[in-house]
Amino acid sequence: TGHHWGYGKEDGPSAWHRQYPVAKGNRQSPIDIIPDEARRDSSLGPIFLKYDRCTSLNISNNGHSVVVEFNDSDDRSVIQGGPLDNPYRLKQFHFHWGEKGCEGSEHTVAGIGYASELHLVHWNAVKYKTFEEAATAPDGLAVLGIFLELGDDHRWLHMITDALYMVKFKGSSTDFKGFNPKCLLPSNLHYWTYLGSLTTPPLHESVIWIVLKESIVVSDKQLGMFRLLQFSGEEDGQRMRMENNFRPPQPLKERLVRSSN
Ligand SMILES: NS(=O)(=O)c1ccc(NC(=O)CN2C(=O)C=CC2=O)cc1
Ligand SMILES: [Zn+2]
Repeated sequence: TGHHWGYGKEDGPSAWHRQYPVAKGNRQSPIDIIPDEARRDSSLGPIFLKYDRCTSLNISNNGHSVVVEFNDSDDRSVIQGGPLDNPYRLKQFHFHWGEKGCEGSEHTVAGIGYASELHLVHWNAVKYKTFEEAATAPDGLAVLGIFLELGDDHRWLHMITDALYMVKFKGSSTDFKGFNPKCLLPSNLHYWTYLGSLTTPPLHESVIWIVLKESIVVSDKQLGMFRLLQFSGEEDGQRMRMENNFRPPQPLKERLVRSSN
């Protein structure tokens, strides 16, 4: 109901603060990560990802991105270690991308953007009963961010791009069983971590961000498939190609970015 948010001129990131005042808060995401200013922290151990292929459920177009959702009724697929005190359960993953190769990611590294960014969204099921409750708690969510840069075809991304024609329009969804997101990880899990927020409304300041230093490589052809998606529903008049669904970097304020060893 009412005027919804988007990525256009009138309803985009610069307008979100009107309906979501936390947009101007003290721990907003994404940020520009400056490696030389990140603090190497020896107390930061490695992260561990245990993803079970049987937990993927469906792939859908929510009008903002393409989302793969997971069964989060137990701890089969979790992230743990690193800055996290508990295991966090995988809930969904989705992407952000641009219309050309040099921009599309949400986080930037020393001012440099990537073509796209993958977000694997996890929630603290030890402390909170539901994802929705965790999504409003300061330590409720852990999002793993992975940069995508342009190069050769990614050998497994086709499993996602092959399904995109079935979720072209906002509100469409289809089965997506047996997918293990482990195949989308880079070889090295070194990371930066900081306290931030959801990068789309409601912009809750509930995310422990873990951004991997190593990117994965996908081809322009594969990324181009994401641009076949539409922001709009099938019945909507104007065609609205889904691209540039990224929020620009937000003020770091009093935060510290830490670096794994
Ligand atoms: N881009 S991001 O920071 O990873 C980001 C991550 C997540 C959400 N929102 C949600 O997960 C909303 N949501 C619920 O509350 C229940 C299911 C669901 O999708 C928004 C942004
Ligand atoms: Zn995201």
